[in-house]
Amino acid sequence: MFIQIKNLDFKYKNSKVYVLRNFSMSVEKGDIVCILGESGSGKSTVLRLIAGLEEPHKGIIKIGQDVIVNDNTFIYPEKRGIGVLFQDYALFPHMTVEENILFGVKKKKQGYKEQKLQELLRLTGLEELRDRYPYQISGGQQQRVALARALAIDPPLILMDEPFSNLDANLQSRIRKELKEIIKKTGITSIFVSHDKDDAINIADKIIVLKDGKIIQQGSTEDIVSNPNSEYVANLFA
Ligand SMILES: Nc1ncnc2c1ncn2[C@@H]1O[C@H](COP(=O)(O)OP(=O)(O)OP(=O)(O)O)[C@@H](O)[C@H]1O
Repeated sequence: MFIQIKNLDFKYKNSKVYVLRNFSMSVEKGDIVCILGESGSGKSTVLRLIAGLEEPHKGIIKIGQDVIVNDNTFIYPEKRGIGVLFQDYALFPHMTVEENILFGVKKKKQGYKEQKLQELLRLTGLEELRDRYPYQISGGQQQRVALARALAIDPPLILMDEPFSNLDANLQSRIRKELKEIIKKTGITSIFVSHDKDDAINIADKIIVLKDGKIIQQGSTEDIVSNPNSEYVANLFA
C-alpha cells in the first residue's frame, strides 16, 4: 500500500471528544480516493492529519516507505512534499497565473521552471492565461491554476478538500471530468474529501465512507454505489 494510516487517535485541543479513535486506512498508488461522509464525520480532519496541519496523539502515517508520523516522528507540512488543493483555491491575488503556478518550485537547473510551467499550462489548458491575474479569470480556471500549482512540486500525493464546492452546477460537472483526466494523466495518487455523491461517482476509483470518525464502508466506486451496506451509506447516494 502506498499510503498507510494506522491506529490514529486525534482530538482538537479545545475539545474533549476524540474525532478519530484507532483510525486506519490505506490507499494504493495511482488511485483517486474519495472520503465521503456527512458534515462533521471527520473527513477534513483526516486530510489535515495527512497534510501535517494537525498532529495525532497516537498512530502512524506512511507515504511509500517514508514514515511521516509516528510516536517519535513528525515531519512538518512543507517537508512532506504533498500537493494540497483546498476549497477556496487560495491563489495569491497579486501574482499572475504563471507566478502562482511556480510559487512552490524551488530549484533548479536553468530552464527547469519554464519547462515545468509549459508542461502544466498545457496539461491544465491554461496556455493563453499565463499573464492574467486571478481576478481576470473564471472560477473554473482558478481551480485549474490551483491544481497546476499543487502539481508543480511533483508531489507523490495530492489532497483536495471539497474542490468543487465553490463552482456552479454546470461548471462542476465539466471540471470534475477535466480534473479526473488531468490527475489520471499524471498518475499521482489523490485523496479528496466530499459530501457530494456526484463528486465521488464521477471522479473516484475508490470510496471510503466515514461516519463519526469511523470507516463504515470502503471499496470500488461501483461496489459501494450498487451495494451500500447501511441506511447511512444508501442515504449518501440517494
Ligand atoms: N478546530 C476545531 N476545533 C474543535 N473541533 C473541531 C475543529 N474542527 C473540527 N472540529 C470537530 O471535529 C469533528 C470533525 O470535523 P471535520 O471538519 O473533520 O468534519 P467534516 O466531515 O470534514 O465536516 P464538513 O463536511 O462539515 O466539513 C466535528 O465534530 C467538528 O465539530
